[in-house]
Amino acid sequence: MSESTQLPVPAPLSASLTDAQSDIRDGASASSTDNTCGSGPVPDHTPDQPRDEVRVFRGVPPSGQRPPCALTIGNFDGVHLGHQAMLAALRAAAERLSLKPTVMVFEPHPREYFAQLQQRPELAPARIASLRDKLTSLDEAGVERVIVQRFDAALASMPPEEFIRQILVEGLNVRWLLVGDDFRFGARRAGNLDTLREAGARLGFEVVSLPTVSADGQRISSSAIRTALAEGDFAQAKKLLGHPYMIGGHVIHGRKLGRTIGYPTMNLGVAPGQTSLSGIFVVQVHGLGPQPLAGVASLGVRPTIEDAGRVLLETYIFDFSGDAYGKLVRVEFLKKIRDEAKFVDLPTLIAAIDRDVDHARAWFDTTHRVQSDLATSATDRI
Ligand SMILES: Cc1cc2nc3c(=O)[nH]c(=O)nc-3n(C[C@H](O)[C@H](O)[C@H](O)COP(=O)(O)O)c2cc1C
Ligand SMILES: Nc1ncnc2c1ncn2[C@@H]1O[C@H](COP(=O)(O)OP(=O)(O)OP(=O)(O)O)[C@@H](O)[C@H]1O
Repeated sequence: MSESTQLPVPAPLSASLTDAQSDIRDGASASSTDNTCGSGPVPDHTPDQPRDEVRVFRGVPPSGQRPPCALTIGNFDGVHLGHQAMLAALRAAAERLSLKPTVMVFEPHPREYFAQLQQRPELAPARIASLRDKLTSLDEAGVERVIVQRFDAALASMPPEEFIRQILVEGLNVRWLLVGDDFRFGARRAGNLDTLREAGARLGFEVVSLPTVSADGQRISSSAIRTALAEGDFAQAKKLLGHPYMIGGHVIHGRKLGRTIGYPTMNLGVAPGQTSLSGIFVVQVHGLGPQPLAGVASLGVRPTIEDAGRVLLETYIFDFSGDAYGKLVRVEFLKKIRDEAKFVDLPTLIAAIDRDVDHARAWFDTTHRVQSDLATSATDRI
């Protein structure tokens, strides 16, 4: 490897990442270089041993900022239990070998890129979590550097050997590399574990593979979680994720029609492609008080009142009358009640919402009394 070799220039990121990064900056600590940004308030990993704040790079870091690293590569959508096992192994190796624990993720998701290329948006996987949530989860797992690598024509057509030399070795100074046993990379997915092992022996980095992490005999994967979510099976999604499925964001202003029909709602914007969910759900809301608050949510475009509405997540929180505008909250999905519908008029919509609320209250009362007990009025807690 020579110092003068041309490295890929950190490219400006796609629109979706730019949005996510401005999101990240909302609650962020300051950027330290032109192509880094903080990922928000960073909890210390262990109270007695504070670690460095995670740094996020768009593309490979500038020369001079490439300490030897322990690396893993993937999409990490949802940061599920398989990913968490990878990250635990990464962190342990980094500590043992005094390397920077580093993760490379792709933006957009490679399947999103190919779907766009073929003009078949339906082939793009619906995201389980936003980039912001992904960075937060990686940070909480002890990752110190995240490389957000732009997935574009140049990367898609890069031969495996070039990816290893330019990006892994010269760009990231990799010394220890962890991948899953099914890992494929490079043009036409020609590179695999053997390609990496052979290159590692030649170029001076160790390659380790993690055996498959399964639940009930099924490999845990982002795809399996997407399927569970599409089926409204939140218990299964939670089992594979290791945490409940939630959509987070800042509370925004709606049309304020809800309060006039007896159902004021807390609204969150949902980015295109962020979720494939749609319908009416039993939920609980985190972030408005010390305990989650029970409610019922509508996720969709509200066909009864708007012709071409954007996707909104609207939650009617039971027994809540505080002001939530601007707050950062997370809505946890517990059960699907029904699909979104276009009603003939407002009274029919209100009657349907009455039934949704009864349904959700009954669910909390009978099935999950504990959650219901926790989720009483928060007005005095805010
Ligand atoms: C539990 C619940 C169920 C809803 N179901 C539907 C529905 O099936 N179809 C629809 O067009 N809008 C539905 N909505 C959305 C309402 O149209 C919307 O909340 C109301 O118009 C208030 O909008 P605002 O928040 O902009 O004031 C539902 C809202 C809630 C809270
Ligand atoms: N269940 C698992 N057990 C072991 N390794 C895993 C598991 N799931 C993912 N990995 C590894 O974690 C890294 C990141 O995974 P990635 O997010 O790209 O895959 P995935 O979860 O299988 O997603 P998808 O279903 O969209 O392909 C890869 O190296 C992958 O091989």
